[in-house]
Amino acid sequence: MSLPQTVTDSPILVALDYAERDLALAFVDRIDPRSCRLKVGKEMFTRFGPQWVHELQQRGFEVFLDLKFHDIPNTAAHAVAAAADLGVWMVNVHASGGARMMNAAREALLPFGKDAPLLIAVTVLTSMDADDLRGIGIDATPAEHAERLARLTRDCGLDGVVCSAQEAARFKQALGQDFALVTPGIRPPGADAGDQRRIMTPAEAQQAGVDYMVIGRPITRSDDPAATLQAIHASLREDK
Ligand SMILES: O=C(O)c1cc(=O)[nH]c(=O)n1[C@@H]1O[C@H](COP(=O)(O)O)[C@@H](O)[C@H]1O
Repeated sequence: MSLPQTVTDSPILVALDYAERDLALAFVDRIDPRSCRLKVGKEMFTRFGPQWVHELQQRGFEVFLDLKFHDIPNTAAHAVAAAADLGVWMVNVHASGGARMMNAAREALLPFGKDAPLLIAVTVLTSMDADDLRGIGIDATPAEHAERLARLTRDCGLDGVVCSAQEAARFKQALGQDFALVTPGIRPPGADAGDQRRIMTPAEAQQAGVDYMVIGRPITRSDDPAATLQAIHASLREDK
């Protein structure tokens, strides 16, 4: 498949969390594929399917397919290969699926060679705190558990992890500079935190060594999304 893909070096991944396709498209048509990549998650993919991914790609956007696969190794591997067939730029699994699942997912991408998407794993969701972990039988703190899962992910040869920006500096030191860190919970100064708990500004996240920042509502709900994106990029340049 040859789809027009605009390469961008922006670290910003905009979380496209819309229930309505038309609203999402109206938003997408106001931003430039050179200014960010788009993250398609479970809500939009379940409603609008692979065709939605193709529509975004045809508009020049690179897509992070955020379906967080977590299944037996064979099923997870086939799902990751199906994502690669869609030509997405990044895909993810849950690290808690374990080493055999992550190895199977990585091996499923080998036939795609240099066209394979980046494969990352979710550690501990930024919405989970120590109480939530205790509820599922884990006594470690979120940061400790996330580091353990991130180490396992790196040892399985994946490209990186989704984690909290507050863990980034520690993870870069512990896991190496080349292991990509993708962090939600990013809020420009003054933006509403919403349901996110452990937040950082884009500039703070950059300082902490984050490679890609997932930002949703501060951009998608902005009156002028292109200007908000520009302002975030300006804050990152100033802080370099
Ligand atoms: O995998 C994710 O993207 C993700 C992991 C996580 O631990 N926390 C988290 O908020 N996310 C996603 O990141 C996005 C954050 O959106 P905003 O809170 O609107 O910026 C949403 O699409 C979440 O589903």
